[in-house]
Amino acid sequence: MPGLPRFARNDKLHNINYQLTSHISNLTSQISYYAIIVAGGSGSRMRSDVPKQFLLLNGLPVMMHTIQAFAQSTFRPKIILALPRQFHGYWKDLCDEYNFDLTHEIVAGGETRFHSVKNALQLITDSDALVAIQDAVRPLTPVAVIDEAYKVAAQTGAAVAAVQSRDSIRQMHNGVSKNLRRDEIYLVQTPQTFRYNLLKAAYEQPYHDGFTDDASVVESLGETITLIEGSYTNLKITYPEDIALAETIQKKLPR
Ligand SMILES: Nc1ccn([C@@H]2O[C@H](COP(=O)(O)OP(=O)(O)OP(=O)(O)O)[C@@H](O)[C@H]2O)c(=O)n1
Ligand SMILES: C[C@](O)(CO)[C@H](O)COP(=O)(O)O
Repeated sequence: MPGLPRFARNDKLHNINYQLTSHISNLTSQISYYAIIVAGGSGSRMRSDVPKQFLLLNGLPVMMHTIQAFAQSTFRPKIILALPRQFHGYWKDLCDEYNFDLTHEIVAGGETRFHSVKNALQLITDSDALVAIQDAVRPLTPVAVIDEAYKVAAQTGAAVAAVQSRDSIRQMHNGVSKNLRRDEIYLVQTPQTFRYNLLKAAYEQPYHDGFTDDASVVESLGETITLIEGSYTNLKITYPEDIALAETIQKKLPR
């Protein structure tokens, strides 16, 4: 901008910058952000006295870590917890015991993970929402992955955290094993984040046992899933040894 005095140039730039910032914030303020934390499972593989989402991880119940991660997201999502009805009182007592006061709503868990998600979706009525679905038993999800999933889902409709296999992969068929290209194999994690309308339509489908996660439900509508980079430390607590592993990782790697 030759000819303009220095301050005028800066004022003009400042003005453009201000207009852009308010435009972006108007756009983002129309979107509401949700996180559905699924905690409806019984943890049969863990074989613990209470479901694994309540076990202590470095002194705090597993799913409190999970909720804390979402509370730290830039997008400040509203949190909905799907929890078996018989554990609602137990959870409330834990919240009192650990002074856990992060705001969240609770719905009943369902017979399968699919049904737990479906119950939680009933609390969302805002068609412009972006909804992340998270296993309660992934307490180490980095906040950066949560944020990236919301950003990519806003652009593509469906963003799912995954990591490439670090091991060689073989597929067994009729007793014969065959090498697969590991650079084409991804291990899927949560968060799995979607535009609400897409997710809602997907969860209207009748359940079948091929629905192992939210991506498989949405994909069966014919939608494309965008993978985002997850984290090798984003463990799912499934077997007894996973608690010790997660405790060690958490001590070594701050979020
Ligand atoms: N009816 C169910 C079953 C599972 N989940 C949740 O889905 C996540 C991933 O499931 P998984 O690790 O399989 O948990 P469980 O079903 O509890 O474990 P298991 O399969 O060993 O019984 C967990 O946070 C779990 O609580 C859920 O919300 N509702
Ligand atoms: C959703 C999930 O965590 C993605 O890896 C996984 O599919 C849950 O599977 P599970 O058999 O219920 O543990």
